[in-house]
Amino acid sequence: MYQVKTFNAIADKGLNTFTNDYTINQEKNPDAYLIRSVNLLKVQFPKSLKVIARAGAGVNNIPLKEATDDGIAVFNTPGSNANAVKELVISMMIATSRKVFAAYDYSYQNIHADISKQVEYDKAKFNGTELFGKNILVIGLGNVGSLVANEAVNLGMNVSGYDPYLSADSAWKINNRVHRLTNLYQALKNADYVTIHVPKNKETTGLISTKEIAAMKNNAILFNYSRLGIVDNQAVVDNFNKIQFYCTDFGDDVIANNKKVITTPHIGGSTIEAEDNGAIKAANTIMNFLENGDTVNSINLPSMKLPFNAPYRFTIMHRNVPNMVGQITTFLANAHVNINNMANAAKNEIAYTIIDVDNLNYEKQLLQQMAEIPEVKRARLINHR
Ligand SMILES: NC(=O)c1ccc[n+]([C@@H]2O[C@H](COP(=O)([O-])OP(=O)(O)OC[C@H]3O[C@@H](n4cnc5c(N)ncnc54)[C@H](O)[C@@H]3O)[C@@H](O)[C@H]2O)c1
Ligand SMILES: O=C(O)CC[C@@H](O)C(=O)O
Repeated sequence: MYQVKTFNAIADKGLNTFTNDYTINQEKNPDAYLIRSVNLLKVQFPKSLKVIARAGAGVNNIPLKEATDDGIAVFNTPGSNANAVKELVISMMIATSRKVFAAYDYSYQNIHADISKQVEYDKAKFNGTELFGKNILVIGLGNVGSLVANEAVNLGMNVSGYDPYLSADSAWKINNRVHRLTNLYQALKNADYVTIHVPKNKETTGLISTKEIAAMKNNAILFNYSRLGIVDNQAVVDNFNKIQFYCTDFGDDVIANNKKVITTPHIGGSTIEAEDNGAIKAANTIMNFLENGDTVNSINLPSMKLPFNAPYRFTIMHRNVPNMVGQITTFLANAHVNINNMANAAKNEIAYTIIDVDNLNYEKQLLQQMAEIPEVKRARLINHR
């Protein structure tokens, strides 16, 4: 039996994905955490914990180094809520351009019997602009950014993209009418709309600040549906002579109570479809890792998926240093255990080795020997089901 502990509201469809071999929130020694945005940065992980799956994209709420040191595999569910974010961003682009929020305020405050005549005078205050033919810059062209860029093309906009780390997978998804720009300041110059879809990390914190806002076109509208801190909110507030509106999912004191700021409470991924999607993917990720050792979509381990055809599988998470596989296979040879299949890959300082074996002898001793190699973070033995 495997034990899963959940944090945040996890969609029932995801929880129902687990087979009868899993209990949810019932035990004190969880094998897996299934989370959304809960802040785990200061949490001490139990020794039993082997995997954290984040239903969603951002992993800045997970202490990756500490998790890796504790031998915990960390995953997200890339793209599971990308369409939800895209639809919110596009709707906010239209709503701000058509002054929908101000128009709503006006109507809400002026509902009385003869409003129908009054509106014909007052509606000039709410003259808007169209997206068609306007310039948009999409910063970050991964799962969310590529969808936003493609939808903007569909809406007749001139679309530019800036993403120095664009993956080949993402590049395949992007409409060839999206112009790729390599200089952020040049890219910002002509954009009527700037939308940011990057992970939060050291490099992207303050990605848009005073200098970048100065490079922007007058009256541009800025969108941050990525994370708090990627845009310097103080710089935005200080530059509303330049920026027309700032739309964001991440409010704070600096931007509170400002008519030029439209803040939503982190609802980019909050649709029934996206929450189902993320929870189902996260549940499958946990099961595939615990039962097969698969690491596809891992944040801290190399991506590996090896057909599991032998009776037993060792999975070893270890530092990426010489002679790890040599030491491990020597233990197996000394125990007269025959290797059926194996794979090893590395991601930065960490490596992962999968070894399938035909027979087992002294398994407790073998696992202990592997675990006692100083560079090994975690060794597991999985029985084929
Ligand atoms: N508001 C929400 O509810 C919500 C929902 C989903 C995602 N998000 C946030 O949006 C972020 C992006 O999501 P995604 O699914 O598109 O992630 P993703 O990993 O698919 O794409 C991120 C893209 O950003 C690019 N990038 C990285 N550093 C960059 C930099 N310095 N400049 C420009 N581009 C850079 C990467 O190359 C990648 O293509 C997530 O990390 C998360 O923080 C928020
Ligand atoms: O869980 C959520 O609702 C937030 C999701 C979003 O911020 C993400 O990074 O995927």
